[in-house]
Amino acid sequence: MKPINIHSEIGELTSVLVHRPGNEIENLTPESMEQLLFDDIPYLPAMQKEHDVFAAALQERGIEVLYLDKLMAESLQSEEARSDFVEKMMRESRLPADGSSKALKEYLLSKNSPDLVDCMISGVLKEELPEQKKQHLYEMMARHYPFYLDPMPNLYFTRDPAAVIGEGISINPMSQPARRRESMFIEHIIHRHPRFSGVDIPLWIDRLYDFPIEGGDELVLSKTVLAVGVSERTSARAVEQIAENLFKQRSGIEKVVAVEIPKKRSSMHLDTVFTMVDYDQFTTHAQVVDKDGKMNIFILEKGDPIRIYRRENLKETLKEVLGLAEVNLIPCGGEDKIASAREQWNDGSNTLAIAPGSVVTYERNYVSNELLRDNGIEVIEVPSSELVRGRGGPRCMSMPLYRKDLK
Ligand SMILES: NC(=O)NCCC[C@H](N)C(=O)O
Repeated sequence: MKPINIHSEIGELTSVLVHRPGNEIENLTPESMEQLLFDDIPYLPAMQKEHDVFAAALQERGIEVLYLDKLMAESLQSEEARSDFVEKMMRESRLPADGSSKALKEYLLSKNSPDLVDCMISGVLKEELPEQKKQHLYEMMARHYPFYLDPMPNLYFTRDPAAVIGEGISINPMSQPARRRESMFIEHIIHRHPRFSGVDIPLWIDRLYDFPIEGGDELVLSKTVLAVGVSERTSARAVEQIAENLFKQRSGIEKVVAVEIPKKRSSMHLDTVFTMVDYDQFTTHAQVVDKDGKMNIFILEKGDPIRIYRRENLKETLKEVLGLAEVNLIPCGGEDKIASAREQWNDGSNTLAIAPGSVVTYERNYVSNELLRDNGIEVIEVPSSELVRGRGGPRCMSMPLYRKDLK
């Protein structure tokens, strides 16, 4: 069986990659949280419980839930692989090549693979190592900075560092310095884990590409249509590049729909304001899509050269590219301006479809959840008092690896 297969946003989900928040969350401080893209410091035990409920809700539906740290440790089998990866991680963490980095490398490699992975994700505090002799000015002057390796508290949003599209993958050059190293894990797993490494998996974009793109902006609308948000995190250049690669490499994708959204934190990715919940139903948010669906949209169409058409209506564009007679946009938080702003901030639009017409959402977004049910959608609710503090919902917390094809 193919190890990855995603030809839609809503086909029955059978395998998904997640990350249970760990000690990286404990390394957030009031000083670092903004730079690390958090609005507050979650209470880890409660957050883990909520994440376990999320994972159990998926497992109850027969979905295989794979954990990123486990796959990563399983793909660090040889000493050579461990040493290469640690060196790469240190390079990308911008550690200077001096006495302390030699000690850090030794410290990391003294751990077994699960602990090594945990350590790279959690971050390494300077005080974990015996004090090193300082040789350089920057070492003497940087003594107040607590970390050798910064923590990666956003890793539980496995959606963003990579996205499976068709039978290939985009391993994303991420926009924010705080998240750039995350896609190294996925790259390593895809190349080295026995589950994936024997298979030729086409790469739609490489993590070293010069312009950013993140998975929260990549939505596989159908076998032939990919929607990509042009957002705070994803550049128009990367959208054009991924379109070119998808068209050239026979991915099955024939149209890429570039949807512009406001470049701001509350709508950082397309999936914070737009997700697909059924064949012809989508969540949206009034901040970016009004009732009539007006937006700035471009369709990139396969051809030599690629043809680009402007569109200005989301509803009409969805009908056109998906061949639908009607499309229903379900507004997050309904018509009430306050509920709509509150629930969008708390990821009410960010649903994870596990089958056509069946989604996982945060229970706190009761207005949106009721509206989804009124429209015939099955809603599986999970708690999120702590998970929500990282500003992402069920879609953000999942990287689908396999969905059954739609009939
Ligand atoms: N797809 C998503 O919208 N992911 C949420 C990412 C939240 C994270 N704190 C970030 O700022 O990147």
